[in-house]
Amino acid sequence: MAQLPPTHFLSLPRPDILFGPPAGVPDTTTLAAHDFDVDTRTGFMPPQPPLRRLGIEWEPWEALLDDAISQRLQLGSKPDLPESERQKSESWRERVRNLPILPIDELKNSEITLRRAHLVLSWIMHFYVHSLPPSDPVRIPPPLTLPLLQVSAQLQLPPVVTYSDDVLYNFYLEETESSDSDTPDILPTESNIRCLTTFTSTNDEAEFYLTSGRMELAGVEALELMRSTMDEAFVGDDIAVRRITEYLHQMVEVIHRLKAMLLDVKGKCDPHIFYNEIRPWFRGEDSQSGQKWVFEGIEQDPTLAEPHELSGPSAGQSSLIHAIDTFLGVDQYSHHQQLTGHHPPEDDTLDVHTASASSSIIPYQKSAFLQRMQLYMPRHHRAFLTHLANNPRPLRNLVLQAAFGDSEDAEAKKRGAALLEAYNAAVTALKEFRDAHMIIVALYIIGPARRAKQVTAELQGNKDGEKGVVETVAEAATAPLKGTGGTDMVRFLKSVRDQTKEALLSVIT
Ligand code: HEM
Repeated sequence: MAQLPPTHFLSLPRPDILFGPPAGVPDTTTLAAHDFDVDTRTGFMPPQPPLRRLGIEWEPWEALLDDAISQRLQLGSKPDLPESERQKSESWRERVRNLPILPIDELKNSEITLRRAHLVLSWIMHFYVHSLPPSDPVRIPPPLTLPLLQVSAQLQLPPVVTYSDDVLYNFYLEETESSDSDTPDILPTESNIRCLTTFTSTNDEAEFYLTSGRMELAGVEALELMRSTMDEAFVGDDIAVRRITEYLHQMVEVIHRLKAMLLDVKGKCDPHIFYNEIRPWFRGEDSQSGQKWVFEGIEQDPTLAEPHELSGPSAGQSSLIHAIDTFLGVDQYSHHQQLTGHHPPEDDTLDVHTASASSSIIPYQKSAFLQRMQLYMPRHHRAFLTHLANNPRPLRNLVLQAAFGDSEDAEAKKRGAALLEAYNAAVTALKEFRDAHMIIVALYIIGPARRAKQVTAELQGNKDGEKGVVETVAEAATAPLKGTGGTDMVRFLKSVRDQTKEALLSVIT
């Protein structure tokens, strides 16, 4: 039987967080970081808090970001924005245009500094783009274009704010708040993480990011269960089937907990503040009414390529949810090529099973949205997901084999049926997570968007009589709401949820 090499992350022993390793045994709990930057104690979140400030050479970037935040730059699209606010943001943008073009060579020595540089530069770019009056062309000036594209190329990330910038690498620990000393022993936990950078300086925004951060930390348990399951799958005997059944029941609990944490955002982030004040800062090129983002000065560095991936940050970039999908084999459904997030107007039904490469849908498509979102994840996490997807003993096959194999042994059949039931319970839990997510989306986007349309319609109606109302409502009905990832949101999320359900296996009768 093929064995994993001893340094493989799946072969690592369970972390001994409380007691540490026994005397004489090397601590292997962070070895996984070498390959995939997935820590056995903190998952996709780094075990140490991210760098809070770049070195003095890059202080002009840090100072500009500080000023954008402390001056509370306003969205250029905000109705009735006072002239004083327009001038304030224009003078900040002028400072961005007048920055020297700072070299990034020294940043390349460290992944940690590159991450901070990506956060700072991409955050400045979003401030720059979204503080512009909406009718202005989007032209990102060379002092921002060049380092942002260079840093992004190093990290193999798109040059926009990503989930890693606003969640994974955007926290500090409460304990270190008033202290300059390093506290390497303190790990991030659900209760001690605090948010570093926000667009709006609101607690609502901080809590929006922290909700995902806490879920990432809670997800460590899911990663552990995946590892234990895969260990057992190597053994593949009767005991292994029983243990995997138990792990899957535990996985159900973890997914339920993630769902509860997701729903908890309701008490912490106000939907109207989210929709009107926070979310517009996230918009990427593809959720911004067809306006192209021009990266000026790109020709000054021949190694740089015109960026095409410019979707705004979305928790669709969370490696944790992708990992759960992949582990359960749900990704064959939820990541299906048909689920691009964009739908041609004439395509009213989605049947991923009958759609073919010659389908009329194809010309409208890019790749699957969730597949594309992997390009926005830190590259090590992307590699982790590829690794998980290439597991030679996929769980779903194992379930099928145990439940529908040709064994005549009554006990084996019983074990197979129990495994199948546990597997279906885990898939159902994931589907319920997506149901809950749709409730959140209805509350945070669909409701406030309707309200905004209504207000516009009322204003329009006041000016033009009833015609304005009718026109606006008609427009609302035809223009699908866009996610920050640029998807036709409602339809996309519903399809992903429905496809998750498709992964259920029929029960043995
Ligand atoms: C106020 C809270 C949230 C809102 C308004 C929201 C909104 C959205 C929207 C509109 C999308 C569609 C993709 C796009 O175009 O961006 C999406 C996708 C997604 N979101 Fe959220 N989201 C929220 C919180 C979260 C959290 C905390 C998580 C978990 C980490 C999460 C996980 C996902 C996932 C995994 C997807 C991809 C679709 C799927 O796999 O079902 N979301 N979200």
